[in-house]
Amino acid sequence: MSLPPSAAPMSSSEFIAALRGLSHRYWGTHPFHVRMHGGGLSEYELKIWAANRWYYQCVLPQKDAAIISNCPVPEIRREWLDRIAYHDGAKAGDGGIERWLRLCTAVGLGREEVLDQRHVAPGVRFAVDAYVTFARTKPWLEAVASGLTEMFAGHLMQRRVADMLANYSWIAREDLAYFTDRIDKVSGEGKGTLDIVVRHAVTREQQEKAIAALSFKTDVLWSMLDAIERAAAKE
Ligand SMILES: O=C(O)c1cc(C(=O)O)c2c(n1)C(=O)C(=O)c1cc(C(=O)O)[nH]c1-2
Repeated sequence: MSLPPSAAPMSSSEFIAALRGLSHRYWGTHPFHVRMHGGGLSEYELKIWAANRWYYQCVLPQKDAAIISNCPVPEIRREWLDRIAYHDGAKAGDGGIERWLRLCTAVGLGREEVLDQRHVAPGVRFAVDAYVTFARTKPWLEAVASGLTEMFAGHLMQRRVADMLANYSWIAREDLAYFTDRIDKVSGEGKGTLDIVVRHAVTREQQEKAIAALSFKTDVLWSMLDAIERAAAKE
């Protein structure tokens, strides 16, 4: 949408409502997630899901490092660093990435077949790489805004833990440590990101670009699940 340069900015509450209004595009309502939460996935489908999401988990620190490298504002860089440390951990064998591997093992994958990415579907690679390229090439504020899907993630993760425990007998609570550890963190990050975006997107054009960035990210996540669903249907 192209706006006249003089278009008035939205009020903060209008802007936030426009961002939150994209929740219907979020992957919580994707048929694959609906089936996962309802207990309808086979063991094989769960494996393919976990092995493919591994690729997303792996690149998140690179995406966040790209945001930092493009951002001239010290307090944003300082705040953002924590995300990289969270996923990578303070030392090897620590961190979010390791907790994701634990979930992979619980669904029956060997470490090796996750690490060598043999199950990663082309469409997942394409979508996830597009997210990293977005962060590398767009202004930092748009890249930050694209992470606002985290606003929607806390509730979904909370439901996921309950639904997976109820529906997949071979998965124990400890196996879901990635999610149980992440629920509060992701909700906090979502609030922090929204605060940054509202403070820094002050013109109408910046606001529209932030909305478009979040919309792009919902497409990334949706496309990932489309590709996972197709890859998992092959067996
Ligand atoms: O399990 C989920 O449904 C889910 C969704 C999202 C998201 O909405 O992007 C993230 C995460 N998990 C997550 O664990 C995570 O660390 C994360 C980082 C980001 C991001 O864009 O920087 N999204 C998400």
